[in-house]
Amino acid sequence: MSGGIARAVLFDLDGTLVDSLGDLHAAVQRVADDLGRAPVPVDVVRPAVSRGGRGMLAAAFPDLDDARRETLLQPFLDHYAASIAARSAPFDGMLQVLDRIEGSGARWGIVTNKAEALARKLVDALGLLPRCAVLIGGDTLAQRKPHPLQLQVACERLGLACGDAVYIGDDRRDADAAAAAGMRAVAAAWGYRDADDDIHAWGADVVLASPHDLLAPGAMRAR
Ligand SMILES: O=C(O)COP(=O)(O)O
Ligand SMILES: [Mg+2]
Repeated sequence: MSGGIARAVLFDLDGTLVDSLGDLHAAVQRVADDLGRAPVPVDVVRPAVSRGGRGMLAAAFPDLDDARRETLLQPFLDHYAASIAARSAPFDGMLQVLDRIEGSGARWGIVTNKAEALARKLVDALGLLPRCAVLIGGDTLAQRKPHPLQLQVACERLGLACGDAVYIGDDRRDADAAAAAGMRAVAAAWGYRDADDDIHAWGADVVLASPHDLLAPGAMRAR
């Protein structure tokens, strides 16, 4: 620990570190346009973000069967990759949080279920890639969240034990992955969860309302 901050602070990407909903929604909308369909409300896409492209397409087009929806995945990803950071930015306060972590001598990284290439592209477009000490995507390893493997390997790459790190995420699977890795979990209430998904029932070590709350003493400590 340094300055009450864990030696590594790991972030979920979509809905936690970066407010990426606008570009994800725009890509879903492009698919809807290609199909000649009505606009898809952003509120339909938001709670599905942590379930990835397939989850967002299932939420947007529930009447299509799985095989038909599967054919929409690549066009969705292509639309998204072509305009990945037009509307996306770190959540308000996050740049200050990253400065604080680095200023304490700790490192920070990203563990996301987003495909690694897309995650790198987004983080690079935001100018944060050179500062990010480790980035593990949903397709980097054989398992993804809620499995703890991504968090375990992130720590391994940093030369740390999971108990030296903290994981911050906006979905129950993030808290589950942290718990399974023996890592302290912070639940990010500023993210994209469903209105009826009780964040206090996830079993995270703490629930924080805003990125600014991460600046409070001890908020980013390890276990
Ligand atoms: O794109 C996804 O699958 C979800 O991304 P996240 O894990 O960063 O929330
Ligand atoms: Mg998320």
